[in-house]
Amino acid sequence: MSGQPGQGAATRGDETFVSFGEQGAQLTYGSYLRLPQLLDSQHLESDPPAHDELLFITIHQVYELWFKQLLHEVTAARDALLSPPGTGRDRLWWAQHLLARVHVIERTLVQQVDVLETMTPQDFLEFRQRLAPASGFQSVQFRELEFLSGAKDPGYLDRFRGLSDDEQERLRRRLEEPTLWDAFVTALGGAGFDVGDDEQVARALHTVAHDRDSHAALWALAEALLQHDELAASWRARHVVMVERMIGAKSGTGGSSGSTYLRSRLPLQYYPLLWELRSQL
Ligand code: HEM
Ligand SMILES: N[C@@H](CC(=O)c1ccccc1NC=O)C(=O)O
Repeated sequence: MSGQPGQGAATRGDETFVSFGEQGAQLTYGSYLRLPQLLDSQHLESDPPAHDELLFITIHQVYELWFKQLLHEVTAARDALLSPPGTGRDRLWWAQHLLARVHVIERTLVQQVDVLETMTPQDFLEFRQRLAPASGFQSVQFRELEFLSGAKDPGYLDRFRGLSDDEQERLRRRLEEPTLWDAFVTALGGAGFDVGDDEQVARALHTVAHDRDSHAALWALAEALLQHDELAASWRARHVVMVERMIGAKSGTGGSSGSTYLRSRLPLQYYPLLWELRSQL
């Protein structure tokens, strides 16, 4: 019996290998995951190489991969909520299911800051000056996530410098398309509530909150949105404390005041009506 891929069971020593699929294409772990490209994408700016710059690049690349996944999930959750009642199966359940995944990823993003904090400020300063004018401020996917979640701010389009045409187009599209909040309000409307203005939406939320038996799926969704909002706030808070630990009150490589700018972003709420509801219960 041969141990070649695609040729059934083979025995080597004590172990049995069962091969399946991909007889001709010879898919491998590395080719499937595009590892040659992925693992050749860490290029240091420092010369001679600063030891911690690899960690710095790796962390950011991992963040961007998760941002991509989050955009995939939040977009799908929004689209499920936008589809008219009766068209898709379990629309509200599916949206809630995806948002539960979003929460787990977001917790991972907050916890990941711990890894970067194993870098000391002195070791960061070895390569920091090489990074300007680049900064996390230029993360297009981060801003797409904010816009898609509900916090649209066209001002960011002008404040970004050095965006490619493709990146500008992505942001502009996110400004035009419905947000996760718009989709949630549509779902409220689909359940028979008047949602013409914020006052009506607030009243609908109040009704849902006080009759959870009748509106279980909508209440669960409202809670999932609030959780998403809270986790985004946790990331901002965690990030700014890390920044103060690394660079104190220095201004940022992106040209902002640094931690003062970041602290000004802390009060941001995606879903103020869901927070105000708490005061009305
Ligand atoms: C040594 C670690 C870090 C430091 C010192 C730092 C510092 C800063 C500073 C000072 C800003 C304000 C913009 C500027 O003027 O530069 C900023 C913004 C930002 N950083 Fe970081 N950062 C660090 C790590 C990270 C990591 C790991 C991420 C993950 C992607 C990240 C994402 C962002 C984002 C998205 C913004 C824009 C925030 C907003 O506009 O609300 N940063 N960072
Ligand atoms: N803005 C940071 C530098 C920094 O952290 C950074 C630089 C380039 C690409 C991403 C970064 N991460 C977050 O801002 C600083 O001022 O030290």
